[in-house]
Amino acid sequence: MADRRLLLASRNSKKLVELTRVLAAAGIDGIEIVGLDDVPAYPEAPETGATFEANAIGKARDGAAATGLPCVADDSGLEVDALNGMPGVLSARWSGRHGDDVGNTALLLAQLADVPDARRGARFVSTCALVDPAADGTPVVVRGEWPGRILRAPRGEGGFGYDPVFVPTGADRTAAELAPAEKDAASHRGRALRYLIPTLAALGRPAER
Ligand SMILES: O=P(O)(O)OP(=O)(O)OP(=O)(O)OC[C@H]1O[C@@H](n2cnc3c(O)ncnc32)[C@H](O)[C@@H]1O
Ligand SMILES: [Mg+2]
Repeated sequence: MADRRLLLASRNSKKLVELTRVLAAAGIDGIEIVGLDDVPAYPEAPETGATFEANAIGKARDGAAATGLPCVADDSGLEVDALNGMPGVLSARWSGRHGDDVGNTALLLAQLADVPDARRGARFVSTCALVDPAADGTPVVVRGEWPGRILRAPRGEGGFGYDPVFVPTGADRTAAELAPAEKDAASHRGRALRYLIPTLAALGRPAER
């Protein structure tokens, strides 16, 4: 029987690589992972939800409805204690231009310039939603968090987004200095996706009679 296809609905190429890597590492049989470039284009709603959950569910519902495929979407961001949890759902466009990692990070560092080391705590959050149109369409929603602190200057070339200024709790390297597998093992996204593995594994199997 042909593999069942699973759509990963993300326009962020670096995030898409992470999502694909974690799911591939889980070694789920019978599922072929496809991205948005592999399916006909469909209108994508703006991410205007107040929570990661609302945005992730919206992206997964849109992808499933447009393609008929089971669809996983991630909505994620950085919550900084000294900024009362911001940038949060605004992380991708904090400096005003969507996906401007360098500008977003520079603005964050400027905002935290006067914040002493003891109050530079933060966490990455990833919420992933899975919607399967062949089931009843109820989203399965999981959440992973990665606690750490914000440095005063960027370090490292790996990862994306705020990784160069984020040092995970218990580590001395930034998230951008970790090898890809090290990031996956610890990160918010890795944690969230691992909670989805049992549900995804069941997708790949023919329905029980
Ligand atoms: O919505 P899609 O198309 O998936 O891609 P996006 O980049 O817009 O993704 P989000 O709306 O979920 O916004 C997430 C932002 O949070 C930040 N972020 C999330 N995960 C991160 C990570 O692992 N490392 C660094 N920054 C991260 C980064 O700025 C992302 O652009
Ligand atoms: Mg987005």
